[in-house]
Amino acid sequence: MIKVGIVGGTGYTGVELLRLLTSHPEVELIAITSRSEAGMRVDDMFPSLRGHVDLCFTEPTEEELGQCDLIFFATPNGVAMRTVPALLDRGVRIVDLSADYRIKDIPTWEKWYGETHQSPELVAEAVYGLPEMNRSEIRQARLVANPGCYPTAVQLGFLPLIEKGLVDCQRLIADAKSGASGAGRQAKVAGLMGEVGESFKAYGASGHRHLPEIEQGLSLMHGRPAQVTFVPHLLPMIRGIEATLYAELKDDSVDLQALFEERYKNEPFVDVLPFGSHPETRSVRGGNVCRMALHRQGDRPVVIITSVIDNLVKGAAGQAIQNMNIMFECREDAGLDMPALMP
Ligand SMILES: NC(=O)C1=CN([C@@H]2O[C@H](COP(=O)(O)OP(=O)(O)OC[C@H]3O[C@@H](n4cnc5c(N)ncnc54)[C@H](OP(=O)(O)O)[C@@H]3O)[C@@H](O)[C@H]2O)C=CC1
Ligand SMILES: CC(=O)N[C@@H](CCC(=O)OP(=O)(O)O)C(=O)O
Repeated sequence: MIKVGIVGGTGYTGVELLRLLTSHPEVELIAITSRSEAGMRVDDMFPSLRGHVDLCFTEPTEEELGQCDLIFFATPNGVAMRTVPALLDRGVRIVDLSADYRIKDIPTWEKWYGETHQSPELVAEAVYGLPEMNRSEIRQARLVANPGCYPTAVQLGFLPLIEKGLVDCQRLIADAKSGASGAGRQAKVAGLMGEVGESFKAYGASGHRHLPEIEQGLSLMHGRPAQVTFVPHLLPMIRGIEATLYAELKDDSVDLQALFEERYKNEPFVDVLPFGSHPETRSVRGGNVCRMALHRQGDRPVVIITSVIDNLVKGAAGQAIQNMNIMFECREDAGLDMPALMP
């Protein structure tokens, strides 16, 4: 059994990790931390876990966490980078759901995240945990930087086109929309029902911190710098991301549907729908899948990709477990083999 700990067990991604791990055949949960709720039974806070999790939240201590084989950091940005070096020294492997190790260029990370990186020496070693791109590196990794939610939906949608050099990588557009759970569980006025309900808006249009992460990934696929215009939006729903992606075709002779189906045919968590379909966020709610479809408007040289994920699952906790499964040579779908909730 893999001894697993979760730092940040009271947040939305923390409780999603707990939900998914309860059905994992090879995991023994031994530590779930929360500073504010230490001592409280996990199932008193989350009654959905009654009968599944028989543990109390504890303060995060190096001694307790050092007993684990793997730790998920489900903490705000800027937390993991302070503790990860000591845990790695104790032989613990890490999947960090925050952005601390995602961006390879340290000044870029410091500019977007507004602080000095506390363990820059580990950034080069950290493996970006997008299995569809980096599966073999993830297998060997001590430290996996789990991708952000928007970057997952956007990168998977563009990947087959960019790898084959079929599109203009200076003129990519990603128009993305998220449910409110993307902002986490801590109380903020902007997250109130009275602020989010019955309304819809763009935010971060002049620059969102996921922009450098997306461009880093697309540039690696392209082999040269890629540029994307990325605008996120906040939807009055709880879970889900829909990204509508636009790319200008340089080569119009390729069967794009066949290309996407071939690229993802062995990927357990990417589903390419028939050409012209419209994937809905509810078709991925609670499931670890990115579902996508391709569109063309007549013979114009533009391809449109619509890509949906559950931000808390393929966009966070599910992808983190997928990465753990790869690192520990479990079946890749262990704990993740369930359909989405409909409706
Ligand atoms: N929500 C989403 O859709 C996605 C989130 N992510 C990323 O995952 C991470 C977690 O997100 P989310 O679950 O939404 O966040 P939440 O704000 O909902 O939860 C944060 C958790 O971290 C704990 N925590 C906060 N500060 C510290 C600290 N200094 N030391 C130890 N524990 C701490 C909190 O508990 P306590 O304060 O009691 O210790 C809480 O359990 C973030 O980095 C986020 O960016 C990534 C993709 C998608
Ligand atoms: C709707 C909403 O607010 N979404 C969050 C992004 C989700 C997230 O947590 O991303 P990181 O892991 O990269 O921090 C936001 O735009 O800040």
